[in-house]
Amino acid sequence: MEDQEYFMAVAFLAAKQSPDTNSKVGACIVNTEKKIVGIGYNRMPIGCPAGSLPWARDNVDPLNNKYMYVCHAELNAIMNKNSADVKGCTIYVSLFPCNECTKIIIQSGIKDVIYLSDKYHNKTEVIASKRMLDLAGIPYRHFRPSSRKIVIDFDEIEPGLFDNPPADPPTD
Ligand SMILES: Nc1nc(=O)n([C@H]2C[C@H](O)[C@@H](COP(=O)(O)O)O2)cc1CO
Ligand SMILES: [Zn+2]
Repeated sequence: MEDQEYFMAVAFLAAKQSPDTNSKVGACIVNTEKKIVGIGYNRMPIGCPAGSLPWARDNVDPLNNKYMYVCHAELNAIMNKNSADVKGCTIYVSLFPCNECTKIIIQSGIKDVIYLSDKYHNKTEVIASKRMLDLAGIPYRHFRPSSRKIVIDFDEIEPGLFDNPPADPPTD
């Protein structure tokens, strides 16, 4: 698998963990040594019990919609970083960043954005994102993996392991 495909796949694997049933978004931050330094997906803030905040999209009261509360994949990937900073890094995102995430991306020193979906390209948030990225000199590039699917087969690397797992070690 080519590097870009691998990092985009990691972003998509993270997206699968999102509790958002409408848009599952993933982000993967990679440094200049091609090491992953942060991964994130969209979710409610840490510590807010499941079900305590709404997942609705179009309630008349904005306080009853998810948008006030949900932490975007890009924010989480940056906050989850396992390095001192993300200066000079590339962020792989399954969906083009919104304006608020773009601000954080720029301020954090990320220097490259690689995205797959741009389904909200007509929204003011995305138009504003592109304006800021253009002005800041941060390129954003569309990347589409060469194949539609990547299969993760737990049996592939050591055939039979999945069917005949090793005995659990003694617990005493
Ligand atoms: N780049 C992004 N990263 C994200 O994590 N999100 C999140 C916020 C919401 O949880 C969801 C979008 O919800 P919807 O409007 O498609 O039902 O994706 C959204 C965008 C789009 O700007
Ligand atoms: Zn965002």
